[in-house]
Amino acid sequence: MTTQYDIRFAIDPVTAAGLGTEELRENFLIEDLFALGEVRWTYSHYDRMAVGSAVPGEGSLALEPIKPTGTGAFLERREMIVVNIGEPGSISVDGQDHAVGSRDMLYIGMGAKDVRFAGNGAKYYLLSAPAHARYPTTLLQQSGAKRLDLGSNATANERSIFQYVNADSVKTCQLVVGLTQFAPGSVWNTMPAHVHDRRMEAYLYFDLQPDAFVMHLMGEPQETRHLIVRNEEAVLSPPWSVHAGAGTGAYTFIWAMAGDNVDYTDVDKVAMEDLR
Ligand SMILES: O=C[C@H](O)[C@@H](O)CC(=O)C(=O)O
Ligand SMILES: [Zn+2]
Repeated sequence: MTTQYDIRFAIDPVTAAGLGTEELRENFLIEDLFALGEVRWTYSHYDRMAVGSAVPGEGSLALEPIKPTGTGAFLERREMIVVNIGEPGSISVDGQDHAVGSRDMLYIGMGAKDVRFAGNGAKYYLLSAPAHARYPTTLLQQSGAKRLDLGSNATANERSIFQYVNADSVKTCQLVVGLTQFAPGSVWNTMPAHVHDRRMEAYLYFDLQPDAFVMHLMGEPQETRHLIVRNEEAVLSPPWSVHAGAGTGAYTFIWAMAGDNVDYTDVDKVAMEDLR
């Protein structure tokens, strides 16, 4: 089998607060995400976001249907954004080839039937959510992203947020995706923290050294827990949870949301003094 999936059920915050390390990791952390020659999915019941990977190597990999979507084709009632965190590659969508460079993203609209991933050294991170309308397949590049510079060196959170999905780049049904990178020495993401019960979020941490990790914070603002996240692992952030973290060294991350709106500004900020 070149396509594998697992299912993660949605857990409420009271249940989550009672979980130990192993159970928190089983429910919210995605380890072994990338595997050569495979397409791997984690199908989450939070907003039915599917988080996955495709690493084609010398061959090519097809996007195959999986049982949790209950459809004949994976994208019959879904949209997808593919993020290439590896070497340049190409993705064919219904016979049309799209060159996807390092850190490029490809939006693939609902209804695409034949999707194939190629490129030796390419490493594709996949995000998919239910869709209600078909929008054109569109290449999204860092140069076309909306950039926000936040934080400061003194608080170790100086970083640039690149909103690849924005009003000028592509229209989507639910998916909003971007990348955050840091100034040297800054390690804190998304601090001050926030929640947005309207949308779940997934984080993929990458560009970490092998012995480094991100101490990822989750949970309700007054009841936080942590996950130790290694290179190229992803985290599911429930709609009720904060999602922030500090690295023991440098890293980059991809964030993606799906839910009731696509409004970046619709967040509930958590005051620094209120976190527990
Ligand atoms: O809802 C938005 C997401 O949490 C990210 O945009 C936050 C982030 O990348 C950061 O502050 O570092
Ligand atoms: Zn967020």
